[in-house]
Amino acid sequence: MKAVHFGAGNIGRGFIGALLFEAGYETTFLDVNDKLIQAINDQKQYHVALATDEKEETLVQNVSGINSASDTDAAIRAISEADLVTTAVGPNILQHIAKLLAEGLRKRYESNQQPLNIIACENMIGGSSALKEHVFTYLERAEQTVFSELYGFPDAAVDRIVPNQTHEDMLRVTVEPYFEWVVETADLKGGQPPIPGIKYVDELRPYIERKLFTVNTGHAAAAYLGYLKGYSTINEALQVKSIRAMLQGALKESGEALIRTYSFDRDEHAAYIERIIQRFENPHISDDVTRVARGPIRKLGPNDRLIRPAKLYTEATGEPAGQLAYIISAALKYNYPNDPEAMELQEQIKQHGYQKTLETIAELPASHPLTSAILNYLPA
Ligand SMILES: NC(=O)C1=CN([C@@H]2O[C@H](COP(=O)(O)OP(=O)(O)OC[C@H]3O[C@@H](n4cnc5c(N)ncnc54)[C@H](O)[C@@H]3O)[C@@H](O)[C@H]2O)C=CC1
Ligand SMILES: O=P(O)(O)OC[C@H]1O[C@](O)(CO)[C@@H](O)[C@@H]1O
Repeated sequence: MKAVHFGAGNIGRGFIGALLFEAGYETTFLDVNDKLIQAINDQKQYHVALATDEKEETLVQNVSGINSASDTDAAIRAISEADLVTTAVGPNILQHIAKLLAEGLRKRYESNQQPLNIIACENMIGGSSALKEHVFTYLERAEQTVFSELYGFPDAAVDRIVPNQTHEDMLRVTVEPYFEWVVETADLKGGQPPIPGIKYVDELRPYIERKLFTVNTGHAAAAYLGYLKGYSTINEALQVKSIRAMLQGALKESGEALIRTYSFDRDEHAAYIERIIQRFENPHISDDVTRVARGPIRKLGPNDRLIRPAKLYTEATGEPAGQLAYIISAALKYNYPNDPEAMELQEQIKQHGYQKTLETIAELPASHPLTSAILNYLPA
């Protein structure tokens, strides 16, 4: 079985690539980082180590790479011959891989009419659906009709903390032992890809929202609050009582929103939150606050980890989500100079002020009770 995976980064190698190998796939990584692709083709294997006392390792084999920026023909051929396509490139990059993917599907259709699934493994709601929309902008109407029948874009949720890697061997990845890869069955074509690590579900929404609004909300809270107080890593930030209390308060609010929306069991959800905070505290992982905080404009989007749970809470309880509002105000202050989105955010705030910026990037109108709760924590 052949898989093509876009994005040979932390999640690509450390999570999806490892699970594809264990399931028996031969994986071709497509990436625009030439050094990474060369290393994959030189070594033809890499190690994934678990962040545990025992540091258990898996040797991932049957891998190769293609520079999808410079060798588009080879990339298109690989897609045309694949049994599965996956991505872990970042939500904002999906639009940039769409043209190549469309050309790969077109070439594939010329030579065989076998079904194919394309699974976006990104931190976003509806990642594969969004990728499908981008891909379809490059197709003729008739192609869209046929490809809709043949090619599935099942949405997915992925959960595994993979921090920035600092090994001498650029392919080696250290990952937390926990992982969850959930795929919605509705848009699968030609049966379920035989990957033991995947959990197939009829309805993804509760899974992805529970994950995004607990793991990612909590992590973002530690990152933005930690950055504001001058800490470099998530572990350092979590040792500060006030940050920890704020994070727990934020997860209580997002938890309330989730429980009311999806009828989750209250005690089970409390235990889920505790397990996640323990994952953040893994002593074998050093995770930079700037990695977890990266892309603040995306993270302040209307459906992302801060604004959506805060809105859901406010609408469900009639009270503004005070803890989340404080974390949103910290995110609005995020000014890490090496993060282009942080710089763009600060520029928008400088030009238009906090309220207008919130209206633009978070789609929060001035009249929403959450808006005034956030603005209360910010300079006028
Ligand atoms: N690192 C983590 O713990 C987790 C990350 N995710 C999600 O996985 C996705 C990837 O994250 P990471 O692996 O951490 O990022 P990363 O930065 O380590 O990897 C992204 C890779 O995509 C490549 N890339 C960029 N543009 C490309 C293009 N046009 N074509 C092909 N490849 C391209 C980059 O060169 C890089 O190797 C993101 O959506 C993230 O939210 C989800 C769960 C956990
Ligand atoms: O990958 P993103 O969406 O930029 O956000 C970083 C977050 O994603 C993770 O990498 C994995 O869920 C978390 O460690 C962190 O909360």
